Amino acid sequence: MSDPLLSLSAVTAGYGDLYVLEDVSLRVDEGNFVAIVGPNGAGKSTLLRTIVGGTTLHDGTIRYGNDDISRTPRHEIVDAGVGYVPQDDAVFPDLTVRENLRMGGYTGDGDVDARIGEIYDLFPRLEERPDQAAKTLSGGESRMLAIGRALMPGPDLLLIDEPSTGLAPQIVDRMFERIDKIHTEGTTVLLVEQDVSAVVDSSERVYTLQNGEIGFEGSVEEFQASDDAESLGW
Ligand SMILES: Nc1ncnc2c1ncn2[C@@H]1O[C@H](COP(=O)(O)OP(=O)(O)OP(=O)(O)O)[C@@H](O)[C@H]1O
Repeated sequence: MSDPLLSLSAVTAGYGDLYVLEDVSLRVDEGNFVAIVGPNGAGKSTLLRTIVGGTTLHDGTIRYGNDDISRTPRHEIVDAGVGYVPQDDAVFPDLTVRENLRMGGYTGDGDVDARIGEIYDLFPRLEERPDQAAKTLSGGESRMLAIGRALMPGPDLLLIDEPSTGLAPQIVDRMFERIDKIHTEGTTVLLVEQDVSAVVDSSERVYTLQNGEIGFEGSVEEFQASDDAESLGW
């Protein structure tokens, strides 16, 4: 088996003295679409935050490509090609759509305007409102902008925290169509989701996380046939 693009080995992490993740190991191969599913409070957001250096890492190793990034500051992880879309979107509320995208492009190579054009192709709703302040966008538009911002530097790996949060079912479907497109065009995707039904069409590999520990690990087909799928309401 070739080396994974991202791997976590026996990671135990949390917030100060609070332990949330226990002995978590997983791998994401280049070009894969991997979903981590689990109920509220399972530690899904903590897992993505841990990858980008936003928690207390008590034990274990995180590798990206050939590098150990366990103690690497977030901006260096982003520069190395990891895009991160947090659950609360983290857009600049007083900046416009276009300004937010520009800010996201500061680390990227190449023509920022051309890159913004590519984001607009992906999310035409953003193209219709380039001068609108981010704080006035709908929940779905704000989510599109957050994903667009993370895509601006042209990441190799995109981490997305619960794309379905706060969105109506139809919008969730469209959001996943877009994420599928991002994946098909060459970006490796790792996302965490509570809504199991949202991820099964898109993902190639599934992990379940419960109480901070990995339960199931396997292909989507294996997941659908498993008891874990049933317990998560699939
Ligand atoms: N900044 C923080 N400081 C202390 N504890 C935190 C912090 N963020 C999360 N936690 C705790 O860590 C645990 C896991 O939370 P996390 O947000 O990672 O779960 P989740 O699976 O993403 O849940 P949800 O689906 O509700 O977003 C919870 O008990 C939560 O209260």
